[in-house]
Amino acid sequence: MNDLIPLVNKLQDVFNTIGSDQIDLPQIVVVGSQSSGKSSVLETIVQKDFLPRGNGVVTRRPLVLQLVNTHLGSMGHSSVSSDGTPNEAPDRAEFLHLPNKQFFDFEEVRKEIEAETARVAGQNKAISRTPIHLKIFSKNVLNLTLVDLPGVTKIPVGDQPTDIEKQTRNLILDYILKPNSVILAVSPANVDLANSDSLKLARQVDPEAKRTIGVLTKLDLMDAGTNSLDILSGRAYPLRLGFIGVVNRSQADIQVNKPMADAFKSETEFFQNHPAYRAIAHRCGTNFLAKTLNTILMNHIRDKLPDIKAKLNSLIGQTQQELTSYGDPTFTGKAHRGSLILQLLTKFASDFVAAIDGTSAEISTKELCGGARIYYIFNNVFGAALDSVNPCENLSVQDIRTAIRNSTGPRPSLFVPEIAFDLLVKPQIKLLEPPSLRCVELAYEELVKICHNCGGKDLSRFPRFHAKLIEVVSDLLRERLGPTSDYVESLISIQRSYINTNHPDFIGGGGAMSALERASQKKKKDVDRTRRLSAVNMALAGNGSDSPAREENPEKPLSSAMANLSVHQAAERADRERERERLNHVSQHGGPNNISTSSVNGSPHGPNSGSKDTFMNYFFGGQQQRNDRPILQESIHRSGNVHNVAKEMVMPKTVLDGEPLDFDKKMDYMTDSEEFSGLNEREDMETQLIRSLITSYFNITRKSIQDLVPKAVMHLLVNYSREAVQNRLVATLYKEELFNDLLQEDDNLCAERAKCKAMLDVFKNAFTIINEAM
Ligand SMILES: Nc1nc2c(ncn2[C@@H]2O[C@H](COP(=O)(O)OP(=O)(O)OP(=O)(O)O)[C@@H](O)[C@H]2O)c(=O)[nH]1
Repeated sequence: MNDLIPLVNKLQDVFNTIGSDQIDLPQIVVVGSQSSGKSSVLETIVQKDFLPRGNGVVTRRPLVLQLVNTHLGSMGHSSVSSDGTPNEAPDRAEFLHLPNKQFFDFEEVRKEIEAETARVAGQNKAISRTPIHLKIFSKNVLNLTLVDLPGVTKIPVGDQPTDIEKQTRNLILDYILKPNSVILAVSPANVDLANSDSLKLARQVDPEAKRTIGVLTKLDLMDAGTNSLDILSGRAYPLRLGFIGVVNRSQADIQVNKPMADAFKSETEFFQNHPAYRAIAHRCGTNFLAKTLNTILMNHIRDKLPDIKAKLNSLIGQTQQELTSYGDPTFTGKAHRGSLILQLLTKFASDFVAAIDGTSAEISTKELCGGARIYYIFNNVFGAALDSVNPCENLSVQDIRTAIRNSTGPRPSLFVPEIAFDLLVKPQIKLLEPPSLRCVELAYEELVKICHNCGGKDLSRFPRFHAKLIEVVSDLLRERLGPTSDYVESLISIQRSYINTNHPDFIGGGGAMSALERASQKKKKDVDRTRRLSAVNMALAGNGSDSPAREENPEKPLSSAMANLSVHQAAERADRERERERLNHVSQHGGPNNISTSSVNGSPHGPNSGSKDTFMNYFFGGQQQRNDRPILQESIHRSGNVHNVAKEMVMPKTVLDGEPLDFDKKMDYMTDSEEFSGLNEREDMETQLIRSLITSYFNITRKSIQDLVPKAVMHLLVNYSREAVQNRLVATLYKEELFNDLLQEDDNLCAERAKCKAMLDVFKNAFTIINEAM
C-alpha cells in the first residue's frame, strides 16, 4: 500500500520524459499568499534547509517535489544492501534537468533552485510557469509528492508585470483545477481567516471542500490571549480533510541557523504546553501533517488509480492508432520496396481516374470537383464565354462598307457579293478561338489540380515520391495540352476555311429579307393606322364634336377613310403579287442560279447545277435580272424613307414608277459616300442586313464549336490522360534505382512518429506499473 506514492512518482518520472501532461496524476499542491509560510512547511516536512530564502517573492517557479523514503525501501531505490543489512545511504537530491547529478549538500540544492529559477524566470522578481522537478531521497521523509507554487502577490515588484496577481492566480488555478490534486491551503494564523487567499482559491475549484486540507502557520505569532482552536477543531471553517496547525522556524531562527531537529522539538513543546492546544497536541505539528498528507495522498491515489488506468488504456489505443497512421517503417525494407512503390503508384493512378469519373470515395459535398468540374467548365464556363461573344464585335459600318467595295474591285458596284460576306464573317469566327482555347486550358488546369489531390495520406509519408508522381502526371497532361489546343485551333480554322451559306440553318438572304420586310410592314401599318386615325379625327372634327349628325350617321367619315385606305392597300397587294410572280419566273428559269458573285465583276461562272439559291444571288440579284438591276439595291437607292424600303424591295422599279435607273447618278452617289461622312438610309439598310446575316452564320458556327470543343478536350486530353496515367507512372517510376530516393520519408513525419512511439511506450509502461501495483 505504501508503494502507491512511489508508484505515482514513477509514473510522474515516466511522463516527465516525454513532457506529457495527459494524465492528471495525484499530487499535493501547496497554495498560500506570499510569506504565509509555504516554504517553511515544506522544509519542516523534509526536515532540511533546501529552499531559497529572502525578502518578498522567493518562489517564482512551480517546484514539483517528490519525497522518497529510503528507510522503508522504495521502488527503484533499494535501501537494503545485498547482505540484507539496512543501507544507510545519505540523504540526497536529484533534479530532472540535471539527470546525471546527485546532490548530497542541501545548500547546493538551494543554490541550484535559485540558479534554475533565475535561468528561466530572470534575475528579478518575474515568475514562470515552467516547473522545476526535484526528488529528495531521505530516511526521514514519508513518500509524498508536493508542488510548491509562487505565493499570491498583490503589488508588482521588480520585473513583475502589472498583472502579476492575475498571472499567479492563473498559475495556481491550473494546478488546483485538476481533480486529482489535493489542495494544501496555507494560511497564517495571525491574519483573519476570512482574508485567506489560499482558502478563497481552494473554494473556487473545490466548493464542497472535499480535497482541501488547511494548514495554519505562525500560531506562535498570534496576539496574546487569542487562539485558533475553533479553526483547528473544524468549527470555524469546515473542511473535510480538516485543519492542521504548525509552528515553523521564525525569521530569527533562520538567521541563527536553528537546526531542524531543534525547531521540530520546539514545535512539539509549543503544542503540548499551550493551554488552548494541549488537548489536541497529537493532531498538531509538522510530524502529524506529514503523516496525514501521506495517508491522504495514498488514499487519493488508491481512489484515482482505476480512473487513471482506464484513461491510460484509451490513450494507448489512440496513440497506437496515430502511430499506425504514420506508416510502418519496417515495410520500406528492401524486400517490400517494389510492392510498396507499385501499391502507392496504383493508388495514385486510381485516385486520378476516380476523381475524373466522379467515383472517388472522398468526393466533396461542398464544391464541385474532378470530373464534375470539367463538365461544369464545358457547360457553364465555356458556354457563357461563347455566348458573350458578340457576332459583330469590332465590325464597324465602315468595315462593312469597305469590305463590300474591296471585294467588288475597282468598279463601284451595286451588289453585295458573297466574297464580301466571306471577308466579313471569317474574322468574326476567329473570335470563337480564345474562349475555345481557354476551355482547353481550364480543363487542363482542373486535371493538374486533380492530380495534386491524389494519393491520400499514405503518400504524405513519402514527399519525394508524391512530388514525382505529380510531376509525371503533370508532364503527361502538358504533353496533351499542345495537341489538344492545336486541334481546337484547327477546328476554328476549319470553320473559317469554308463559309457554307447553304447551311440549312442559315437565315440566308430570303430570311433576312422577310425579317426586314416584317419589321418594315409593321412600321408601315403603324403609319397607316396613324394616318387612318387622323382622317377619322378630321372627319369627326368637320361634323363638330357635339353635332347631332354624328349621332345619326357616325360611320360615314370612318368608312370613307377606310375606303381610301382599301384602295391604296389593294394597289399595293397587286404590286406585290406581280413582283412575286416575277421572282418565281426568274428563279424557275435559272436566273439566280446562273449568277455567281463574280458575275458582278463581269466574269460569270458556268451555270450552277444546285437547285437551291445562294443567298446573295437571291437577295442581291444578278445579271439576268431585268435591267441588270438588283432589286434590293434599286429599292434601297430609290427609297427616300426607310419605312418604305421593304415595300420597294419586293417591287420592281418599273412597277413602282417605270423610271429607268440612272447609273451615273448612282456612281456619283457611291463616290460621294466614300468619305463615309454619315450613311444614308440605303447604306444603313445594307449594313443592317449584312449584320443580321453575319449573326445568323456566326450562331451556326458557335453552336458547332460549343459542341465540338468539349468533345475534342474529352478525347484528346481527359480520356487520353485517364487511360495513359497508370502505364506512364509505371514506365517512369517503377525502377529499382529510384526506389531508395522515392521512399525517402519526410523528416517531420519521422520525428512525429518517434515522439508518438515514445509516448506509446510510456503509456504502456505506466499501464504495466499500475497493473503490477494493483
Ligand atoms: N514565527 C514564525 N515565523 C514563521 C512561521 N512560518 C513562517 N515563518 C516566517 O515567515 C516568513 C515567510 O515564510 P516562507 O516560508 O518563506 O513563506 P512563503 O509562503 O514560502 O513565502 P514565498 O515563497 O515568498 O511566497 C519567514 O521569515 C519565516 O521564517 C511560523 O510558523 N512562525
